[in-house]
Order: sequence, then structure tokens, then C-alpha cells
Amino acid sequence: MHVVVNAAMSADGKLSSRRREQLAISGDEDFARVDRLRAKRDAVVVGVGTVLADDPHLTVKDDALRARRRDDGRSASPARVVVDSSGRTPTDAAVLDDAATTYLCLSEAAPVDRRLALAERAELLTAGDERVDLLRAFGALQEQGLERIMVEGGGELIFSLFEAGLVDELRTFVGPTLIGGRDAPTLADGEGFVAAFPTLELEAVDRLDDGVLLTWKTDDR
Ligand SMILES: NC(=O)C1=CN([C@@H]2O[C@H](COP(=O)(O)OP(=O)(O)OC[C@H]3O[C@@H](n4cnc5c(N)ncnc54)[C@H](OP(=O)(O)O)[C@@H]3O)[C@@H](O)[C@H]2O)C=CC1
Ligand SMILES: Nc1nc(O)c(N)c(N[C@@H]2O[C@H](COP(=O)(O)O)[C@@H](O)[C@H]2O)n1
Repeated sequence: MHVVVNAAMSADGKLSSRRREQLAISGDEDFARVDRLRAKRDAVVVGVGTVLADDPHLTVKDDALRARRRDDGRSASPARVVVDSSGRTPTDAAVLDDAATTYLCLSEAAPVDRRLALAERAELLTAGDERVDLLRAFGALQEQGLERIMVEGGGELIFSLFEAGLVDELRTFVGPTLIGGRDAPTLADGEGFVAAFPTLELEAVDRLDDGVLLTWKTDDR
């Protein structure tokens, strides 16, 4: 399995404002790059915080990219995956439409009524007691044939994936804006590391739109 985390952050490292509303930090060139990256992957993963904040669709937008995937015998868009311990994903969420297969990674704590409501629209995987056990969940995704994984956020999930040692590559678009706010989500939130910080190797620096795309490889995979 290969896991690439992709996100857009402000010049001060924020994914959004303290209101946690979806913000366009990327410009056209970066959104097009993200679409190409989605088109190459087997699955796009987000945390339920992102679903609740953004109601994303997580599909490939460009018709030519979708057609190329179909020509290769694949679905037009990769599978969508939501990491969601208790099944908080709304049943009318855009990720649950029929544009692509959707997997919900739940924990044992997800109530039966939520499972029943969501099972009509998604494939349910269970890993972990209270919170989703990411190592087990990603193992289950691999068993489904999902090898090339793209994670799009948010900051809570990205931190946990680094903590679990699951990240191979990190791509961050740094946009020309400053958001600020101690409660605004950052690229990696969670508890934060206090020792044994994951280290990264810088692979590429590319100017894009009015910002910069940084491509990092992780050292410990
Ligand atoms: N600029 C960008 O590129 C992006 C920006 N965003 C922004 O980020 C914000 C949302 O990010 P955030 O609030 O951090 O939410 P996340 O999308 O990271 O989801 C976090 C939630 O996932 C669930 N979860 C289950 N298991 C785990 C686990 N093992 N580790 C971590 N999380 C787990 C938890 O909810 P539970 O306990 O219920 O399971 C947790 O609260 C929004 O403002 C959105 O707009 C999001 C993506 C990209
Ligand atoms: N690459 C990137 N740049 C930004 O500026 C963003 N705000 C995001 N957000 C991510 O994209 C998801 C929306 O996807 P759809 O357009 O609905 O398919 C959003 O939920 C974030 O994960 N990404």
C-alpha cells in the first residue's frame, strides 16, 4: 500500500479558519493537480470532521480523466473512504451518492441504528473499539484491493496517520493567504508529538498558482 497525504494550507499552516468552513486556499492550477492525483488513486480518504464541515464529493472532476479511468477498466472516480468512529456521516452526505463506491470505517462504538441507516449507501468496515484503529482499517482497505491511497484531511486524521506510521508521502500546497487563529485547524492537529517527531525528506518544490507545492517523503516507512 502507498499512502499520499495531500492538503492545502495558508502561509501560516492553517487548513481553514476557526469557523471550520471550507476555504479555497488552492488556485485553479492546484485544484487541477489535485484532480489528476485523485484520478491516479484507488481511494480518497477523509475524516468525518471534513465530511461534516465541507460535505465534499471527492470525485474526479475532469471529463477526460474520468474517461481515461473508464478506458482502463476502472470506475470513473476512485473509492471514497470516511474515517468515522460512531457513524456521524449524514445519510444525505455527498460522499454517499452513487458516483463512486464509499467505505465507512467505523469502530465498535457505532450504534446499530447508524449502521443500519448507512449500510444502505456505503460499505461498512469496523476497526477499533472506541475510535477507528487506522492500522486495521487501512489493512481492511488493502484487502478490498485499495492499494494507492490519497488522504485529503483534515488535520486530526492527518496527525493520527503520521502517529500510526502510515504516511509515505506528504504534498502540501502553501497558498498566499494568512488565516491565523489558535483554534483554526492546521495540517496536523491531534495531541501533537512531544518526542520522536516524524522526519521528512524534501523531494520537490514547485511554484504553482501564487503559492508553492512542497512534496515530502517520510523517513520511517
Ligand atoms: N485545506 C485543505 O486541504 C483541507 C481542509 N480541511 C478542513 O479541515 C477541517 C476538518 O478537519 P478536522 O476537524 O481535523 O477533521 P478530520 O477530517 O480530520 O476528521 C477528524 C475526525 O475523524 C474521526 N476519527 C476516527 N478515528 C480517528 C483517528 N484514529 N484519528 C483521527 N480522527 C479519527 C474523529 O471523529 P469521531 O470520533 O466521531 O470518529 C475525528 O474527530 C475543516 O475545516 C475542513 O474544511 C479538510 C481537508 C482538507
Ligand atoms: N487541495 C485542496 N485545496 C483547497 O483549497 C481545499 N479547500 C481543499 N479541500 C479538500 O477538498 C475537498 C472538496 O472536494 P470536492 O471538491 O467536494 O470533491 C474538501 O473536503 C477537502 O478535503 N483541497
